[in-house]
Amino acid sequence: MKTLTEDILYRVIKKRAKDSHKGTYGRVLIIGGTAQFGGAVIMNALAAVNSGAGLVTVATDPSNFTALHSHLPEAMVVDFNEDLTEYIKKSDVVLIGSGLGDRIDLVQHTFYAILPRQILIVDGSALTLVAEHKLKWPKSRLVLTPHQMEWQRLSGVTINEQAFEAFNMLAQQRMNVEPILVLKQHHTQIYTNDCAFEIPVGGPYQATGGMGDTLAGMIAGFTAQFMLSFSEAILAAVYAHSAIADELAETRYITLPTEISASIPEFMHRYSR
Ligand SMILES: NC(=O)C1=CN([C@@H]2O[C@H](COP(=O)(O)OP(=O)(O)OC[C@H]3O[C@@H](n4cnc5c(N)ncnc54)[C@H](O)[C@@H]3O)[C@@H](O)[C@H]2O)[C@@H](O)CC1
Ligand SMILES: Nc1ncnc2c1ncn2[C@@H]1O[C@H](COP(=O)(O)OP(=O)(O)O)[C@@H](O)[C@H]1O
Ligand SMILES: [Mg+2]
Repeated sequence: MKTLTEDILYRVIKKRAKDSHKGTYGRVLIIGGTAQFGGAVIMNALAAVNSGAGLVTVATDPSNFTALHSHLPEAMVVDFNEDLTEYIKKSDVVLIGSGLGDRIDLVQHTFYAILPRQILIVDGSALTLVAEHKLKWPKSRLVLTPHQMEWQRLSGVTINEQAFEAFNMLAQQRMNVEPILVLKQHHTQIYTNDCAFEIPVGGPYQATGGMGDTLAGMIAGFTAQFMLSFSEAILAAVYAHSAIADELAETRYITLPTEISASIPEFMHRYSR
C-alpha cells in the first residue's frame, strides 16, 4: 500500500489554457436523487461544478429542480423519468447512484447505454442495487466509490477482512472489468489496476451525511477535465477532498460537505502550475 502525498495535486491540477472553453473541461451527467434524497445530487453537482467540470447536467426527480437551481444555477436539469439515452451519449462522465433509492431501472439503462470510452462512476444506492440484483458491470472506464458496508455487500469481503489489501484486490480483479475502486473509510484506499494507495489526510470531522456524495462529484469534475491520466485524476480528487476537510477542521468541529465544495476553487488555485 503506497501512501499518497500532496505531490499528486501538483501533478494533476493544471493551469488552464487561455484559448480553452467549457467544452474543453468535460460534460458530466449526474443521475440520482429521488424525491427523498434530492440533497445527494445537489451535493454531487456542487462538487463537480466547483471542481471545474465544463458542463454539468443533473437527471433527477422533478421535485428537486427548484432546490438544485437555487443552490447552483450553473447546473442544468432533466427529469430522470425521461429516456436518458441521448444525455448519456453526450457525456464524458456519468455519475450514478447518490440518493438513487430503489431505481434499479436507471442503473440497468445506464449500464446498457454507456460506451467503453466513457467514464462511469457508481456510488451510493446504485452499488447496493448492483449487489442486490447481481447486475453485470458495463465495459466502460469504471470507478466504484463504496464505503465499507457497500463494499461488503458488493464483494462479499467483510469489513474486518477489508483491512487486508489482498482480499480487496482479489475481489476487484474478479469483476469482469477491473474498476478503479475507491474504498471509503478513515484513510480511504484506492485500488487502481496495478497498485493500491492510501490517503494520509482526512478525519472524523468528515463523518456527516453527504460527504461521500461530495467526493463522487469531485471525482466526476476531476476526471472530466484532467483527461491525461484517468487514475491520477481520481487519486487527486480523493486526496483533495480530505485535505480540504483537514484545513477547514483547523477552525471547525465538523466540516460540512457544502463547505468543502465551496473551498475547492481556492484550494485548486494553490496547486495549479
Ligand atoms: N441529503 C441526502 O440526500 C443524503 C443522501 N444519502 C444517500 O443515501 C443513500 C444511502 O446511503 P447510506 O450510506 O446512508 O446507507 P447504507 O445503508 O448504504 O450504509 C450506511 C451504513 O453502513 C454502515 N457503515 C459501516 N462502515 C461504514 C463506513 N466506513 N462508512 C459509512 N458507513 C459505514 C453504517 O453503520 C451505516 O449505518 C445513498 O444513495 C446516499 O447517496 C446520504 O449520502 C446521506 C445524505
Ligand atoms: N472518520 C473519518 N475519517 C476520515 N474520513 C471519513 C471519516 N468518516 C467519514 N469519512 C469520509 O466521508 C465520506 C463518507 O462517504 P459516504 O459514507 O458515502 O457518505 P454519504 O453517502 O453520506 O455522502 C468518505 O469519503 C469517507 O472517507
Ligand atoms: Mg455514500
